[in-house]
This record gives sequence, C-alpha cells and structure tokens, in this order.
Amino acid sequence: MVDDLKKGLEGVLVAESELSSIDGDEGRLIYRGYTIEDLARGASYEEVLYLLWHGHLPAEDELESFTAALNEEREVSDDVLATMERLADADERPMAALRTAVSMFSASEPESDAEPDDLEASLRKGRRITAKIPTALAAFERYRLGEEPIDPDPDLGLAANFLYMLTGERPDDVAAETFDQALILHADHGLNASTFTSMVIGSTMADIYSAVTGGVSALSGPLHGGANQDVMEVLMEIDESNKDPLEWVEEATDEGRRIPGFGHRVYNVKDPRAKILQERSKELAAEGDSKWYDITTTIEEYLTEEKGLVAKGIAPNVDFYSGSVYYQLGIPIDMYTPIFAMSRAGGWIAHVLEYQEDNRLIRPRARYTGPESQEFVPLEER
Ligand SMILES: CC(=O)SCCNC(=O)CCNC(=O)[C@H](O)C(C)(C)COP(=O)(O)OP(=O)(O)OC[C@H]1O[C@@H](n2cnc3c(N)ncnc32)[C@H](O)[C@@H]1OP(=O)(O)O
Ligand SMILES: O=C([O-])CC(=O)C(=O)O
Repeated sequence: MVDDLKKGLEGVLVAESELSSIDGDEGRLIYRGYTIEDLARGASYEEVLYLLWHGHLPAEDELESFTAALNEEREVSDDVLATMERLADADERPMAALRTAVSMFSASEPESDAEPDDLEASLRKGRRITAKIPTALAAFERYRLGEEPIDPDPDLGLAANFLYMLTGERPDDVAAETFDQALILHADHGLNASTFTSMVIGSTMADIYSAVTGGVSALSGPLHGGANQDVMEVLMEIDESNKDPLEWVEEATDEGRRIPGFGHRVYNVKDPRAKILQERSKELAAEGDSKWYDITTTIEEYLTEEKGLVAKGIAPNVDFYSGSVYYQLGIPIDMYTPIFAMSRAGGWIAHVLEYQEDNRLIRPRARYTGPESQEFVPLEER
C-alpha cells in the first residue's frame, strides 16, 4: 500500500538521467556536465542538440554531417502548409497550430513502420520533427500576415533560418547569435512538466510524434512555457497604463497578483538562464529602446528588495527576461512560447529516448478520497 502523497510529484525521483542537472540552491544548470554559461557562450544550438542526443559535443565533421542531415529535413508537406494557412485564417493560437503541425508531421514519416523500440529510427524521426518545427511555425506567421511562406535557406543555421523564414530578411549577426543562444538556454531542463509529459507518453512505447505533441501541449500553460508571453503582456500593460512601473508593481502585488516569470519549482535563487537573458536584453536595449529592459529591472528590484520575494525563494525564472529579448528581435509576442517549444523539442526527444532505452511504464497512483460503498440505483429510479 502506497501512502506517501507527493502532490505535484514534488521532489519525487522517477528516473535516472545523464542529460541535465539543476542545482536549485546555487542556481546552476548543466547539460551533460557542461555549464549552461559555457554552452551559451561557446556552442551553437545544433551542437547542443548533438550533445543531448549523441552524448558528446560533436567534432567538426560530426557537426557538419549532423547539420546537413537536419537541414535536409526542414521542408514540411503541402498538407501541413495548407493546415497552417487554414489555422492562421481561423485566428488559431500559434501554440495550438504547432501542436497540430507536429501531429501532422507523422503522416509524411518515411520510417512509420519502424518498431517503437527501434531507438535509432526514433532518433531520426526526432530529427525530422526538430527540423520541421521552425518551418511550420514561420509558415503560420507568414499566412497570418497574408504573405506566402519563405523556403528554408540551407546556408543558415536553425536559429538564423527561423528568423529569416519569419521575416523574409536574413538576420544580422547580433540577432542570429542572440536567438541561437536563447534556443540553447531553453533546450533542456530536467523533468519539467512538458518533458515529463513526453516521457509518460513515451513510457507507453507510443511513437515520438505523440510524445512531442504532448510536450507542446504541456508547455503551453501559463505556469510553464506560457509565462514568457505573459511576462511581455505585463510589460505592455505597465507601459500602456502610463503609470510609473514601480507604482504599477506595488499595486499589482498588493492586489495579490502573481507576477509571471517569477518563481520555480526547483530554483530557490535566480535562474542562471535568466541572468544570461538579462545580459542579452540589456545589450539589445543599449542599441535601441531601453524601455522594456528598464521595466523588467524595476519589477525585479522591487520584488527582490521591497517584497523580499527572492529571500523566500521566489526569483526570476527563464521566462522573465526572454520576452524583452524576443520583443527587441521583432518576434510577435504569441510566438514566444512556440519558440520555447522549438528549442525544447530537442530535450523532449532526448529524455524520451533515454527513458525508453530501459523503459518502465510510468503509472503513479492517487489516494482515493471518494465514498467506499454506495448502493447502485437504476436510472429510472433516480
Ligand atoms: C519555464 C518554466 O516553466 S519556469 C515557470 C514559469 N511560470 C511562471 O513564471 C508563472 C509564475 N510562477 C508560478 O506560478 C510558480 O512560481 C510556479 C508554478 C512556476 C512554481 O510553483 P510551485 O512550485 O508549485 O509553487 P507554488 O505555486 O506552490 O508557490 C509557492 C509559494 O510561492 C508563491 N509564489 C510562487 N510564484 C509566485 C509569483 N510569481 N509571484 C508571487 N508569489 C509567488 C506562492 O504564492 C506560494 O506562496 P505561499 O506559500 O505563501 O502560498
Ligand atoms: O524546470 C521547470 O520546472 C520549468 C523550467 O524552468 C523549464 O522547463 O525550463
């Protein structure tokens, strides 16, 4: 009889993993032993994908063939494009469009007959999904603008190519590098809610398309990936209120409003990814409009110093500074969470395949609190 209730599975160990580790008291994050700071500074998103999926950082020739293989898989089918157009016309949310797109990708999967335990085939499928997500998302955005989608550019890396397909213009180095870094920062993060969702699906030996579709669904919520859009909406609300940001945040917290981008199940201190994104936001602000960066730092200072939230373990998480970075890169606000998914797909796939290698069906239990015994009354007598 299991009787140890852990609501929200807080602190429960359910698997071993070599992929990423978080020290929530020190604010430290590593992917396979490499600090997030080193990876963000020195690697590309493709190198990080390779690291997560293949266990080591690629040598130059390994990276070249890996990148070429990814680039070859970027195109999506006409059916996916037509669906993106229909969903854009119907004013669907981009996260829902992405969920639909990932599910549809499987219709053109060349290895659909591979056995569920053929992990090499699942990895190739994962590569196809990861390569196609930016194309489907950018096409959706183009249709929303009343424009035709832009074909992927094989000479551009995943990050730069996404920005190119989104806007029709090749990004400058600062934009491409900043966005690539954002993808690295979001690629993996232990057994967060969306990764665990993917693993639960994968533990039934369902296919990787189902697992990634589930990951997108779980990420969409405001307590998880959806918070990055909410942060930007709060910044805009403050701007539009014409109030002093300090006054706004005082009133909001007095009303008991939760500020998105603050708090985390594992970190008790500032998320190391937020520190890196804060630097990027500050650099972009120095080149252009510092308004968004200034509002975020005002909120952070107030919540930290006046409200003492950080002392209570409620500090900025990854979503707090990503919004102002993406805004300054000209990315539409409701694309922020899909971008998170675009990056995190790499982590979902890595965790599902790692877990399936030594699979055990994930099946926890609930403590039953309903009645023990009731007399059944037929419908006509109720
Ligand atoms: C990529 C990511 O998923 S990062 C997280 C993104 N989500 C957000 O930024 C949304 C805002 N944050 C939150 O809602 C939460 O901090 C979560 C969901 C991320 C983590 O929550 P949990 O670990 O379940 O903590 P829980 O919701 O129980 O909060 C614990 C305490 O911190 C407080 N708290 C948590 N987040 C915040 C916040 N953003 N603002 C103010 N207080 C907060 C709660 O009120 C609670 O206080 P209490 O114990 O006095 O009642
Ligand atoms: O780890 C978590 O619970 C949420 C998070 O920061 C992430 O998924 O990146």
